[in-house]
Amino acid sequence: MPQLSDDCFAHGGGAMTIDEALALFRARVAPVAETETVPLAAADGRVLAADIHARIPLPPFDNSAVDGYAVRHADLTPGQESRLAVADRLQAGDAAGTLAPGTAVRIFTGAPMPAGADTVYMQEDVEARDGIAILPPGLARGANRRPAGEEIAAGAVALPAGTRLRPQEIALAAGIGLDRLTVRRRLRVAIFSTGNELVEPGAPRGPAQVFDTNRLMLAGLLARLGIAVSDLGILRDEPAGLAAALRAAAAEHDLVLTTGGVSTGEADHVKPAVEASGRLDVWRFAIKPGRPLALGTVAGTAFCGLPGNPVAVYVTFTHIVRGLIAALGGETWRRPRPMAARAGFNHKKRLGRTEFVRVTLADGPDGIPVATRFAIEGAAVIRSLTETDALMVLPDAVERVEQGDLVGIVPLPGLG
Ligand SMILES: Nc1nc2c(c(=O)[nH]1)N[C@H]1C(S)=C(S)[C@@H](COP(=O)(O)OP(=O)(O)OC[C@H]3O[C@@H](n4cnc5c(N)ncnc54)[C@H](O)[C@@H]3O)O[C@H]1N2
Ligand code: MOO
Repeated sequence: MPQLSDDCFAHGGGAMTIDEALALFRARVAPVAETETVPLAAADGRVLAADIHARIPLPPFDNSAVDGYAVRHADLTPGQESRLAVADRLQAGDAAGTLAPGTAVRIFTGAPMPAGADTVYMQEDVEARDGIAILPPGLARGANRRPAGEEIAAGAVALPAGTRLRPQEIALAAGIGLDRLTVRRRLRVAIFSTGNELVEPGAPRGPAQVFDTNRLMLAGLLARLGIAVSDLGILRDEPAGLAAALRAAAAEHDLVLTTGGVSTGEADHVKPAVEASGRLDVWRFAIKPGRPLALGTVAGTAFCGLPGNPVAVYVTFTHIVRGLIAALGGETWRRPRPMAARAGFNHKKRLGRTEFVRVTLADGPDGIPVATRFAIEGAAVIRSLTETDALMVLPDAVERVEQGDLVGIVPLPGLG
């Protein structure tokens, strides 16, 4: 378990930006030290513990990129058609052989280039008659040849430490012949909800109660990151019980995540419960939704209290807590970069605050998508996440958005 210092999340006070928070995580939070070696087939989603160097070049040998005819470019007649006898035939998997001067070799995609050949004609461009290949002029030397090491040289870093492995990284590791990878151990995260108003979905609900939505959302977001999640249920606003539950969770996990009870409400007991075994700093972000976030330590384990409103949970998790998880997991992670869209509406906002407006995307006339705002704006409205495609990110310096303006959007699927 990484032991964090008590003042790990201390900061100078005042409103924080997301980038400041992420920089603080990177600077102060040490990753879990334990690693394990897993078969390639089980490495999807895991975080590489060390740089992977290519043991062989990729591709391992010069080969043809097309089905066609391999030639030596110097044998061609410049500016004119060339006629070369077809002396050999090479399929993928065949030994390379040698190109006799003044001849061509029938070759197929992935077959090794015969020694002496440097260029391949696509068969569609060649007329083959009576064992002679009739080759048009104008093909550049080296065309349709994949040189050894073109993709990666032997010894070079194929995958850097900190990479969260996706299917394409697994493919690259396989391509250089690895059958296992050393990854950081899975993070263990405990989650619970706080609030007397919450009941489990499906349970009998009192007149002033709501079903707990946030815990399942968090569990799903965490599971998508390959994290082992412990669901500790709903904890009531009751100080002694909360403190004991937090301590027990801290002993077994790398991060304890809660939702609800971090703002100024009088029944918010999370703060004293954390402080019974550690320290809590409430960070206020100039963002909407998702203003308050509590960060702290419980017996040296990271604690993070998210706000109660479901959309605030989603935004703070995907943009801020995600960075903390990356730091704990030893992962190199970059905040989602907005892509271009056009605003399909007029909008006025407060200066000095970043807003995440939930939007639906439609095809625009110029190829740039047009973003329409979801009708109900509040941070409690879960439908603003189920019926939209993206978050429009309106930065601090923006005061108003006019219909047709270029704006940044982050697609929801990229956020988990
Ligand atoms: N006077 C102020 N009032 C509020 C402020 C403020 O700064 N001053 N901040 C507002 C903001 S922003 C938010 S967000 C909420 C955050 O409050 P808490 O983090 O203390 O959360 P709660 O009060 O416990 O809950 C807020 C809201 O969310 C519902 N909730 C909570 N947990 C869940 C759950 N697991 N599943 C579904 N819904 C949940 C809860 O019932 C409340 O409706 O405070 C504003 N007020
Ligand atoms: O965190 Mo609160 O949901 O900004 O509204």
